Amino acid sequence: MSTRLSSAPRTDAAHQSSLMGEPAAARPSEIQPGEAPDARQDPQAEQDIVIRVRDLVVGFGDKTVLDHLDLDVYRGEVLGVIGASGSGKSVLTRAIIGLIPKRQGTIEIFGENVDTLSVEARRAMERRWGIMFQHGALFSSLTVKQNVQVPMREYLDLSDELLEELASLKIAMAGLPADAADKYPSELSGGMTKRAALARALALDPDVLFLDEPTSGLDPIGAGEFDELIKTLQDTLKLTVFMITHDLDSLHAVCDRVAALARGKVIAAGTIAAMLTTEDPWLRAYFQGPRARAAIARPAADDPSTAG
Ligand SMILES: Nc1ncnc2c1ncn2[C@@H]1O[C@H](COP(=O)(O)OP(=O)(O)OP(=O)(O)O)[C@@H](O)[C@H]1O
Repeated sequence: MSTRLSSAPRTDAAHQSSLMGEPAAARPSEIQPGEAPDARQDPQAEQDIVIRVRDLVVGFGDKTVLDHLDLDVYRGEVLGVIGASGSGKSVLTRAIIGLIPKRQGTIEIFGENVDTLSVEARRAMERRWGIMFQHGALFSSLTVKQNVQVPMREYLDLSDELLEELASLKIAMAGLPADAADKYPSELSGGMTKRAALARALALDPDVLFLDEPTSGLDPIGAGEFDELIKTLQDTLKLTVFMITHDLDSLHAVCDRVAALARGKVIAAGTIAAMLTTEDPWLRAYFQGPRARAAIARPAADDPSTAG
């Protein structure tokens, strides 16, 4: 990668036509008045929405975590989801993929309202996304290869030979050596665990990848390599990526847009450049604090113009 700064979301006509046939939609008002601008004026943003969340309310007991939240995820983009610890990033992800019930609101994925799907349609939808949980969530009693084959066995009817071949392919795509395939999760380093979880998330050739803090716990070099891997996969496979992260370097290296959660809502969504103009105190501290400035100043490792 030659640049670590964000760019506008990409479009891909062939990929678009293979996804939902919904016409481009106008951007919703996901930004509160007076807060950071988003890409509403950007014609590129008038493209298909892969995930559309409206008026989402999710809570536990007396506690409301997501409070009438709106969010759009655009086809082909890497959306970084940020917010203070406990702001509801994981809850939002789990609500979108149906692991947590919502109290109110609508969630449309690939143009379909998830509340109105038949069991078969729901399964077909689930086949189109891959999820990498924060701590991998690998089955400890299964090898890496067997973990990768779990979704394949659940959703596809393949011969053992093909399962073997496909699992090896996904393991290689995630950047693991071939001999990692027969290792158990307990035998993997943190970075290898992340890659194994990524291989499993890629098992069904997803259109959308959900990543929950993919670089947490990795050393800076490992995190940088993982960022590059995500970006390369996203480019080559034309993935839409929904990525929760606290990692400022990842935001700069990988994300096309950022959505910031606070007070149960998306308080700002747009490019990092747009985020830098925000007046919101938390966003200002996040994007203009010392760590943020260091992330912006850090040269991309492979940028010849910055090589010393
Ligand atoms: N199953 C649950 N039952 C009750 N409360 C929950 C449950 N899951 C999440 N919460 C609460 O919802 C809030 C948001 O949690 P969530 O894990 O989404 O935060 P987060 O933004 O992902 O935080 P972090 O950055 O620390 O991972 C927290 O207050 C958490 O305690």
